[in-house]
Amino acid sequence: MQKGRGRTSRMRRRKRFKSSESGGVNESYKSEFIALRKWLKDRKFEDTNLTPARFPGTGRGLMSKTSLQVGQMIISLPESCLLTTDTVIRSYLGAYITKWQPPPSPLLALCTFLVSEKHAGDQSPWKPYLETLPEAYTCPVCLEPEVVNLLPRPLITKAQEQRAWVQKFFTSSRDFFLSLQPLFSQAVGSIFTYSALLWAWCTVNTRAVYLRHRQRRCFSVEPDTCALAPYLDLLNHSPDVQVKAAFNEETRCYEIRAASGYRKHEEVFICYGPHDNHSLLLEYGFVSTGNPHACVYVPRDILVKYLPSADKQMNKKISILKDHGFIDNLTFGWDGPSWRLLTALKLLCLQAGEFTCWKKVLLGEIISNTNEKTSLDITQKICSYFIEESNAMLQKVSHMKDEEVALINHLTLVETLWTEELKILQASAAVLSNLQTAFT
Ligand SMILES: C[S@@+](CC[C@H](N)C(=O)[O-])C[C@H]1O[C@@H](n2cnc3c(N)ncnc32)[C@H](O)[C@@H]1O
Repeated sequence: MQKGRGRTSRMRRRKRFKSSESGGVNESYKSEFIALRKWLKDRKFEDTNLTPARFPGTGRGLMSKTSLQVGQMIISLPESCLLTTDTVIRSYLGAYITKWQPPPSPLLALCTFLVSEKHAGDQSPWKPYLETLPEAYTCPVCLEPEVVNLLPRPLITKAQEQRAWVQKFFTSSRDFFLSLQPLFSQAVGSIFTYSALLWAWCTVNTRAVYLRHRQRRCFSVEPDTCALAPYLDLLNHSPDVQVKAAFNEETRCYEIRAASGYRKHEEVFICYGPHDNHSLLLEYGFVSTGNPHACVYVPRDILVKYLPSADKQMNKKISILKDHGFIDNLTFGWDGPSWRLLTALKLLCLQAGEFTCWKKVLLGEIISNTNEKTSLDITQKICSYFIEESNAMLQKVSHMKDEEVALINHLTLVETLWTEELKILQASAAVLSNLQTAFT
């Protein structure tokens, strides 16, 4: 047996790389990270605080090498490492972008650069970074339609809108791509394909940091706010952490400071924003368990599902809700139905004689015990309907996981989303039961 190949040394190696704190397994030895480290060092960045690792819950991310104190700099990435529209304009693409009419968007410039550099392979100076990027993404725009159809309905609509947007982005960029032909020996149609652009779009959408550039005439008027930040973009999201992240004009570095402390060998997180699970899945392709911002959306047809169909004032009530912005974004959360959902239902439950009080309802006033009780009962019915729907969808996804093994990762994502929705609804049902006891 060769030295270091046996079971004991494999176990020792695993022990050495597996941290006790987070279950994270150090991945700094991987060739792509060795190459990236060298690339970053050539650009004057050496990391003392963090190391790439794989974690049981969140996948690949960054782990603290030492304990980190509140306020301490986690990472300070020099401007020379960032990929921005400046990088693109300074490159061989600059002349083509500057002369193209109408001016391309900053997003198109970044995506074009990514596709072109990926195509360049070994010749690309960005290769060490490109090699660390995911090959594929899990945003709904990348999922099979049969998987998208298993998502909650409001999310299906958003996923379809997202797909339509990306498809239009591709078709409307074709002529620009054709103008780049002199740069390539291969037909540009075979380089700038839909799937290549989709990959680039997902790369920017899921990984870019916010970095505002002044508006330039060579670009369209869309805000130029995205920068790709190699290595720093390995930081995963947690809704529970706070960080201070910004480009420092003095040091000319993109800096992230910890707003909470970290023990040695813990996964270090940043917060991508106060996103619910629908927007995390839509924009970043993952679902966060126990996300305090997660909620279950109530579509309009379900809002009125349990109301008496004979209510003559129903249409008027619906238009009042529309006019006052109370028809969308009605939700159940961990702490029960949202105030907006309850208010909308109180208004919908007003009896004929109470109808003139609708303004008071919108201001949060109690109209009558009957109105309070009926609206709570209807809310509970809607909640139960969603609980049943979530259970049915979980069963459906589970069956599909058995049958469509190739889709298992995507289906697991959908399953996690429904499981989280179910937990939220069960919490909401308990809150509602408590509220209802006050009226029995
Ligand atoms: C900026 S990257 C972070 C690094 C990424 N995990 C990687 O391996 O390249 C953002 C992507 O990481 C993943 N991600 C971020 N936070 C996550 C979390 N809390 N749980 C699971 N996946 C997460 C999602 O796929 C997201 O699109």
